[in-house]
Order: sequence, then C-alpha cells, then structure tokens
Amino acid sequence: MSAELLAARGISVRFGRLNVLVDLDLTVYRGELLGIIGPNGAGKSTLLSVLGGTTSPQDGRIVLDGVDITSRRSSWRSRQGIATSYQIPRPFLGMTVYENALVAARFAGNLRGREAQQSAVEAISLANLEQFADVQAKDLRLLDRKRLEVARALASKPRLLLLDEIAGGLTESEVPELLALVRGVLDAGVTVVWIEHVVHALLSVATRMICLTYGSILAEGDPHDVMESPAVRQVYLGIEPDDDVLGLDGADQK
Ligand SMILES: Nc1ncnc2c1ncn2[C@@H]1O[C@H](COP(=O)(O)OP(=O)(O)OP(=O)(O)O)[C@@H](O)[C@H]1O
Repeated sequence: MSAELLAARGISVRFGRLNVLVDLDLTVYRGELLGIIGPNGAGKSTLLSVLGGTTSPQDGRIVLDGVDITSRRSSWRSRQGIATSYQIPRPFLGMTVYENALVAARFAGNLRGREAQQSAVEAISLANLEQFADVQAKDLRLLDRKRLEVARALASKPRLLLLDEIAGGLTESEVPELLALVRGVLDAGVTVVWIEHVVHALLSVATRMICLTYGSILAEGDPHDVMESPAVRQVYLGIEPDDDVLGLDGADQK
C-alpha cells in the first residue's frame, strides 16, 4: 500500500480573470494531519472544494489511492471516502443527532441497513455525542453542532476528512474539546486535511503544514518550521524580518 493517499497535480482554478489556484501540486499521505494556513483569499477553501469535488479545476489531475477522480462529482467522492466538515454546521435542524448521522451514513456513505446504523452510532460515539443522540440538532450549542458536523462526516466512513475552519466561532475554552475530537479521528485511522486560522489549534495536532499564498505553496514541512519561516511570518503574520516582535532590541537600552 502506497504512503500516498491523494495526489493533486498541476491544479489551476480561475474565477473569471482571478487565478485562485496556480499549477498547484499537493500530496496527502496516509494517516497524517496536514494543516493548511495562509492569508485571506489565498485559495485554501477553493483547494479543499477541489479535493471534495464541489469545484472543478480548469487544469490538473487528482488521484485518490491510485484512482483518477478528477472528473468525479462530490457525491461519488463522498462514497469513495472523501468527506468535508465546514465552519458553519448545516445539520438537519429538526432531526435528532442520531437521525442526522444516519442520513449521512446512508446518503453520503451509501451504507445500508445495520451497517448504516452501526456507522452512525460509532460516529456519534467518536464525536462524544452519545448523551445527545436523541436531541434535535437545533437544540445543540455551537460546539456540539460542530461535533455533529464531524460526526456526520465520520458516519460516511471517510478515508480522508477535509476540515474547513471548524474552530471558527468557538471560545478559547472550547477549542481543546474540538482538538480532542480531531485527535480521536486521527487515532481512528482517518487522514485529515485541516484549513484553519486558529493557528495554535492547528499547530497542536498537525503532523505537516502548508502555507498557501496567491494560490501557490509558499512553505511546506514540519508545522513549527513552517510557522517560523521568515516568508510565512511576513506573508501570513505581517511580521517583517527586521521587526523586533519580542522587544529584544530595547532590552539592553538604559
Ligand atoms: N465561486 C467563486 N467565484 C468567484 N470568486 C471566488 C469564488 N470562490 C472564491 N472566490 C475568490 O477566490 C479567492 C480565494 O478564495 P478562497 O475562499 O479559496 O480563499 P481562502 O484562502 O479560503 O480565504 P479565507 O481565509 O478568507 O477563507 C478569493 O478572492 C475569493 O473571493
């Protein structure tokens, strides 16, 4: 079995005259958590939607586990194991947590009967939502709706989970609970690609990191090395090479 789960090659996306992704190559390795950061408008969400199949690139190829999926729709990709969770959860509000997970297992995962039921139960358990299984989604607080969003994705039995800014809107005290869930997903053997602006959250779980800017990869590698790269600090954090962010220059002045 190859270490590569997904390979995107030469991906270009243009919206009118705007080049959003430019001849981009991306490899996702089995079992990793690949974090993607970058300034607003860098093309991160577009990249995720290209992988998930909701945006078609003008150029490029995407291969999942040796199978060319470039021309496959998002519904086909979800049945083949690519699931996405978005920043703003969109569960069926009038359905219970269990019903939401079951619908995802059946329609996104194409599972039937007991297999669908079992997958829904396992996903709810992994998302730590058992106590809310019979609660309607509309009655959940934001953190639990986010858990449900991830549970719905897990119920389809993904090989690759795409997370689009799922920490957005949470309080600082809620972020660790979300991180525990993401760690559980990784431990369950699901490969994860996570776009996030809450960088400290991403840094605590990412095994590899990419910084995108203007639709191209600016830096790639060990998460802390990427964050410390002068180019990333300049483009993403707005810290110029000469900036004395720690106040060291003044330390010796009397
Ligand atoms: N469907 C679309 N039609 C036209 N332009 C689009 C479309 N989707 C995205 N864009 C533009 O493409 C660029 C990249 O958007 P994208 O959402 O991928 O960036 P991002 O890196 O995810 O940004 P953010 O961090 O703000 O979410 C932006 O300029 C955006 O306005």
